[in-house]
Amino acid sequence: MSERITSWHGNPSKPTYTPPPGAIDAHCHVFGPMAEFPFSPKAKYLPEDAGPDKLFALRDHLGFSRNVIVQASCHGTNNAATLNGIAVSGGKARGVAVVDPAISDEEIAALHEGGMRGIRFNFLKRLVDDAPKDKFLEVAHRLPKDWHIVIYFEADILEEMRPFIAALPRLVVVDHMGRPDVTQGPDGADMKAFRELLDSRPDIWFKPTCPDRLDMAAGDPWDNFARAVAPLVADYSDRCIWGTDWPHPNMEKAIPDDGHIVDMIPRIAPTAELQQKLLVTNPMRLYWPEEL
Ligand SMILES: O=C(O)/C=C(\CC(=O)C(=O)O)C(=O)O
Repeated sequence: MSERITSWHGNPSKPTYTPPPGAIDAHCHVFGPMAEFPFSPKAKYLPEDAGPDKLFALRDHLGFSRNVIVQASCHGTNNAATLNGIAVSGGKARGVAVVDPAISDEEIAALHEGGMRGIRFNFLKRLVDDAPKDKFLEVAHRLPKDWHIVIYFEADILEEMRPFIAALPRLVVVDHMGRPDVTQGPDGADMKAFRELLDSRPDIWFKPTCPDRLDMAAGDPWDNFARAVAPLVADYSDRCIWGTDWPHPNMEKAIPDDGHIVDMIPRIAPTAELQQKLLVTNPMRLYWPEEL
């Protein structure tokens, strides 16, 4: 792998929608800068630099106040780039780490000190070589009590994921709703299966995110996504958080306009009350609970 890729829009539009004061982009990443924070030798994609300066400029452009930076797979289990993003944010970012399950308790404490509030288990074979459930469970038990676990999987393995998810000893957040086929509509098989998962535990949350990934064939303005996801946000409004997914890893062939991504918010959360929960109250509970 030698060629570095750009997966983000160079000049995103200004959204029509204005997020409420204190709105949090609770799913985004930083890439590098590579000279300071090299990518993992196991990385499945090699991006151009998308560092904190670009992320914070986008935050301001889109009308957001804070970020939650999720460690991206291209940085493996070395969280230095994500910790750097948090450190230079002036208190306006926190993060989700990816760890080697053999991590020591002292190292977990250092991650907390650096602003991490959760860890991510990634089950996408195109992104990671292995996902050892037994080792993940062991480290999950050693996390601080107020941390949560972010999991990323695709709808075709939801059934086999159920026992593992049921055993997780912390609040769970499912990335991109476990990537349902949104073209099936709000009552399709994938959405039904995901609702069953949400109903199995009151502390399973989700991100109604990535219209660009989940409705790629139809494309912007991603109408299938809006139709399938709005009822889920309405029915589980205390259990969802939202993010841009910038810099949109692996989306170099269908780069979304971030302004349009933000304009999806009022389509899936049509009232001010829902928007407040999705963008402020819910993510504050996970990432800045001491301010509530
Ligand atoms: O940004 C996302 O959430 C989704 C990703 C990238 C990713 O998860 C990672 O690199 O860790 C994807 O589907 O390629």
